[in-house]
Amino acid sequence: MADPLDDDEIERKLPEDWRFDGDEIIRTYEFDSYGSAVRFVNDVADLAEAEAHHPEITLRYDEVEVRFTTHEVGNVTEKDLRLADYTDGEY
Ligand SMILES: C[C@H](O)[C@H](O)[C@H]1CNC2=NC(N)=NC(=O)C2=N1
Repeated sequence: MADPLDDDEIERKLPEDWRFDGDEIIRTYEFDSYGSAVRFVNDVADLAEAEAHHPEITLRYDEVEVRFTTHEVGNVTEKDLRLADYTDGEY
């Protein structure tokens, strides 16, 4: 099982534009069109499948909210932080 991180460590390692709330890290991405938001969601879904780590994704007409947590730990782990970086790379 992945090691849990303490809250200070999560805050310290949080990528820019992400926030830590409860047991999740969250970022909202903005888009010019619904189509580009949908393409981003598909890219993130492919990434999630490749990494076997699946964020909660909310698609709105011009923005996408992505939330990572590690269910088996009940908090944020290094894997969530790494996937947050990878997700930024898809933007
Ligand atoms: C066995 C498999 O790797 C696990 O069930 C994965 C699947 N995807 C997951 N996704 C997320 N976000 N957290 C998890 O703990 C998790 N566990």
